[in-house]
Amino acid sequence: MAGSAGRVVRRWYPNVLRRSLQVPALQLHVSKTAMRASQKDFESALSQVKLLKDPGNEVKLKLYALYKQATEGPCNTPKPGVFDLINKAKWDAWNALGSLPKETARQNYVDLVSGLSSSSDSSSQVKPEADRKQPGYETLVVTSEDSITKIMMNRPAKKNAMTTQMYNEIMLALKAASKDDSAITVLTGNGDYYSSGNDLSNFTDIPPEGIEEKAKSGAILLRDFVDCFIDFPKPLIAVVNGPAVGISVTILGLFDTVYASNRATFHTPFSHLGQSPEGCSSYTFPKIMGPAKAAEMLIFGKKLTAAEACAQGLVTEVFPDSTFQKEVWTRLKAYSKLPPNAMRISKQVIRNREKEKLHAINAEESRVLQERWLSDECTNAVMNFLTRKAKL
Ligand SMILES: CCCCC/C=C/C(=O)SCCNC(=O)CCNC(=O)[C@H](O)C(C)(C)COP(=O)(O)OP(=O)(O)OC[C@H]1O[C@@H](n2cnc3c(N)ncnc32)[C@H](O)[C@@H]1OP(=O)(O)O
Repeated sequence: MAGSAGRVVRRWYPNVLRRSLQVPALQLHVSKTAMRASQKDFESALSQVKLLKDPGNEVKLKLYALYKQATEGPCNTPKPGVFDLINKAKWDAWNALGSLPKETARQNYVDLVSGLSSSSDSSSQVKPEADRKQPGYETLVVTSEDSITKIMMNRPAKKNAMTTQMYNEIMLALKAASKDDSAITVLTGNGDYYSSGNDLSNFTDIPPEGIEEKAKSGAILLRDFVDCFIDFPKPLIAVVNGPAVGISVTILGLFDTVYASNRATFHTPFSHLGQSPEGCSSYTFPKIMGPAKAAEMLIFGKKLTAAEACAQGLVTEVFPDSTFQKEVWTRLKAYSKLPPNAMRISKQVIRNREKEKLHAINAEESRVLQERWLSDECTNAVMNFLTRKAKL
């Protein structure tokens, strides 16, 4: 079948499976008993079915059963043995139709194929990215394709600094991705940076209730945000396309895989900002890289190259920037075809025993940071950045 975009959709009924299921229904032969009023529709459905995308075994069995019923009538062949799994499944499906009249079975077959064709038409078209983009996000571009949900931070002119709105949108996107039919989820950045971390102008928006209230709501936001990463149920991959700063680095310890361009750097200048570690990094970093290396990053703000971050276990693999996107997405597309339930369960087995501890650490880090935000050290550092006296 040619999709409405003019692209030929791959056949879903490979010869080998057709042979193993012995489905004469899908040969273009129509028995005389089926040649009645809806013969033309039935023939056309038989042609169409060969060109559909794979509708899955359950639907294939339904089609098989309806074909047999339409052409041969009720099932009266001997039931295959329990170990003849495929033929038994086919027999069960046919037998379940009982004494359904041939004409009704033929009509049901035509209706089923017609429903499959229209859903296949709409899903088989290659849509431009703008069309695939999920609506409702202002700071992100969220797309779902090839069983991958991609959440892309999209404030390239501000180096993808994370505003309050971006934190909230990332939480929404993660919650949606945890329930959609994608197998894996990716966080990445648009432009030359992965992310420059917390948008320091978040500190300027002080509510009438005062700075304490601001620090309190910031700590709640931080805690909720990091909780979403701790609880995310599917494989979560960071595609670090460029430099990463602050919270965009610390939460990497909660990802399952981190791919980095060799242009990426990893930098957590908390002391420079009068702040303290978050994103569970006070626990995950010493665990990943050992306490001495973690202290250099988290206390002294040492910036790591991608190669150093990889050597220390924070990054899974580094790719040359020139081939980064191509190599990483080829790899991710292959991974996304693995059985999704097995991947989720493996993640659970790896991560679940740490969850409670991570939530407690997140709560504690958020509490400490709430106090830090009220300190002179923090206020001065943020003022310096915003008045352009210091670049970190
Ligand atoms: C509620 C949860 C809180 C969680 C706690 C989180 C903590 C952290 O994440 S701490 C880390 C915070 N981030 C930083 O301190 C980085 C600050 N930015 C910089 O040092 C630099 O901008 C740079 C090194 C990231 C990039 O330098 P450069 O290449 O020279 O580019 P510009 O500085 O000219 O940046 C372009 C444009 O983007 C604005 N911008 C970049 N980063 C931030 C930021 N983090 N917050 C706010 N704005 C940022 C920058 O001001 C420029 O804006 P314009 O001047 O308007 O063009």
